[in-house]
Amino acid sequence: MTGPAVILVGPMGVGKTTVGEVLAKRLGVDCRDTDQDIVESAGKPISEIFLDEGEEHFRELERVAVRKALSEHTGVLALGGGAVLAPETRELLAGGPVVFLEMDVAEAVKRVGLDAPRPLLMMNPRKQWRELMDARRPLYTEVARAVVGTGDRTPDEVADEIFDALELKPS
Ligand SMILES: Nc1ncnc2c1ncn2[C@@H]1O[C@H](COP(=O)(O)OP(=O)(O)O)[C@@H](O)[C@H]1O
Ligand SMILES: O=C(O)C1=C[C@@H](OP(=O)(O)O)[C@@H](O)[C@H](O)C1
Ligand SMILES: [Mg+2]
Repeated sequence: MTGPAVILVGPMGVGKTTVGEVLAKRLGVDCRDTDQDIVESAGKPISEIFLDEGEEHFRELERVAVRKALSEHTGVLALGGGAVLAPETRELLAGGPVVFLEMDVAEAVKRVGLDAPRPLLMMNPRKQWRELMDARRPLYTEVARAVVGTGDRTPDEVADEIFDALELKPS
């Protein structure tokens, strides 16, 4: 089993999905996103899964989707921001080519405000984002081989940093 070439973790809106696509194109591989896998198998958007079945149910779908993607995908893998909450996922990620993408709260609110709804940031996004980051930063750090800041970088520039940090070669 070879596993993914790059695995992206980090908070909502940091650019995992966007940068994942850029990296995959440069590496000549596919990009897979576990949120997308969950949406496809559940047949509805993540916001509806949260509303209809609750966060705990979503986390179980996510744990299974991440395990499956890690075992069968060899390209770039973007995880959802909360995937690292599962101890099993952190164990599977340990030692892998995992990059923690970082940014500050002002940038986060700007980015997710422009995008698909994130159910965890519906009310008071600044406060919720800070609380999530306080709880999750140690988990992202625990699994990461490299940490890359995204605040003042375009997705292409973030991809450049990841190439350097993991010593990747373009296809
Ligand atoms: N480096 C960047 N600079 C500015 N905007 C970005 C950057 N990376 C992503 N975005 C934008 O931020 C939003 C969230 O990006 P996304 O890739 O969905 O993040 P994630 O998958 O980490 O939640 C999108 O609107 C995307 O176009
Ligand atoms: O951080 C989280 O708990 C979540 C992040 C989202 O993915 P992105 O990080 O790709 O936005 C998505 O999985 C869901 O809304 C929950
Ligand atoms: Mg995403």
